[in-house]
Amino acid sequence: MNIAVIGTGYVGLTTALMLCELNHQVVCADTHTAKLKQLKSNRLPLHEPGLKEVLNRHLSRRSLSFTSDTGQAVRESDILFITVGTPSKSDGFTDLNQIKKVAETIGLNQNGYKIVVNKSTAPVGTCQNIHRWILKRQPRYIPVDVVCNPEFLREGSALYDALHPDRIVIGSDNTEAARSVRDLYDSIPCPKMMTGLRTAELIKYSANAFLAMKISFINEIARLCDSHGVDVADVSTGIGLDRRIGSRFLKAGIGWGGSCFPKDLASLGHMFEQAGLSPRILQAVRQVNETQVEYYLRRLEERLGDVRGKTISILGIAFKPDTDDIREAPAIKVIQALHQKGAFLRAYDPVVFRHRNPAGLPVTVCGEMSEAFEDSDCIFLMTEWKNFLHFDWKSHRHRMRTPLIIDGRNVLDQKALIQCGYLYYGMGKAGL
Ligand SMILES: NC(=O)c1ccc[n+]([C@@H]2O[C@H](COP(=O)([O-])OP(=O)(O)OC[C@H]3O[C@@H](n4cnc5c(N)ncnc54)[C@H](O)[C@@H]3O)[C@@H](O)[C@H]2O)c1
Ligand SMILES: O=c1ccn([C@@H]2O[C@H](COP(=O)(O)OP(=O)(O)O[C@H]3O[C@H](CO)[C@@H](O)[C@H](O)[C@H]3O)[C@@H](O)[C@H]2O)c(=O)[nH]1
Repeated sequence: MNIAVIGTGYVGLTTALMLCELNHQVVCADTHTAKLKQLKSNRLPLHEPGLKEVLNRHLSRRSLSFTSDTGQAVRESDILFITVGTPSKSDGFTDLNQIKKVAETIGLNQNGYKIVVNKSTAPVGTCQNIHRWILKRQPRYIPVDVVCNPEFLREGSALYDALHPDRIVIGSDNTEAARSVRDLYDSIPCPKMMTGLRTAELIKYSANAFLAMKISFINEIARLCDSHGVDVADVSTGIGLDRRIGSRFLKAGIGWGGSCFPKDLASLGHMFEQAGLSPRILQAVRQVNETQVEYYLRRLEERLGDVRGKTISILGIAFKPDTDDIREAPAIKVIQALHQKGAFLRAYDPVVFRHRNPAGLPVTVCGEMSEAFEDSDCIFLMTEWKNFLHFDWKSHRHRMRTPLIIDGRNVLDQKALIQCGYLYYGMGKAGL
């Protein structure tokens, strides 16, 4: 079976490499020629640990190739994976233009039966639309089946997640097509759930909403911990040990961001509205997250007073460690709010600032983490990069004007920092 993966973003690239690791032959198609040029010369257009070595291996074995000719990739392949973007519009509606364009290209170039596997996260009913869009562009009728195979990988551990998933969901109205897709994953030992197209589509959104709900839940509990001098990490441990609850996604902090949760929860909310339903839990989950930054800024101002003219250093811009992705990163909201209040901002991130100041943020970029301390009134940690945890905080305290640390991820050693003279705030951390 020849396989084409259309789109070479996080999901496309990871899907292609995962399929190569499972001994399939893959061609990747994208319209972004600069990205393709980088990939062909074994350079990654994104920061993702471990991906480069695998890319190199499959390029030299010729099990993987890249093309800008999506039509040719369609004609020469039997199974076509769609992995293009599905961004949110301002009203929460999902922009399906990229998917529609790909479907039309498939229809125009179809020269025999194909199985089209949609991996992009898209609202319920999209796979049926993909089928319609393909048929509409076919010069003459040729059968095609559409399968929904949602992706559950996390950035930062993308390939590991793709090769070691908790489950694989395969939605289809055609058993044969679904079986062919399941066969591709034969050597991955995990439950494979075969279901309908619409069910598979809704599973993806429900999974993301549930994970975001766990985080917003613990963040709301953390506010109560702040009022009662209780450590939220202990509460997380105490509830997480109940296997019905589980300990993961219960880390309190500045809130969830990234390329998926914000847009997928907006899209799910929109689906509720279209169905004439009120998504009460979802609204609360989003509302808690949207007020997290304000909550932290109030705690900062309680300690520092008016921030106008003060120097605040942001540590970490990426929405989580091990990625250079800044889509919907909480750090950006913090920077914008503090900039509006008249603070001077510095920022350090070990990866995001390597080549540029993304999105032209109103910050002075620090080349080294230690530069963030010089005459600073506050260090605000936004991303739990490992090198922040192993940094020699003690030696740099004296360089700060006000030795205040706001730990937006509750990861620093509160006791040790206070012992060496810092003022420390972490959300829902019991005072010492
Ligand atoms: N990023 C993640 O961690 C993640 C995880 C699970 C699911 N998803 C979902 O997967 C989808 C892709 O996410 P992503 O982060 O990889 O997106 P992305 O925006 O990083 O990449 C999409 C790629 O598709 C390409 N593209 C757009 N139109 C094209 C066309 N007509 N033909 C060929 N290529 C085209 C773009 O140039 C880009 O390289 C989204 O629906 C997202 O919600 C993402
Ligand atoms: O206990 C936690 C766990 C995560 N986060 C934050 O939540 C956001 C999302 O983190 P994570 O889920 O690890 O990253 P993503 O790469 O966005 O992955 C999510 O979104 C993907 C795209 O749909 C899905 O495929 C994944 O299963 C889903 O975990 C980040 O800002 C994290 O800092 C917390 O605040 N506390």
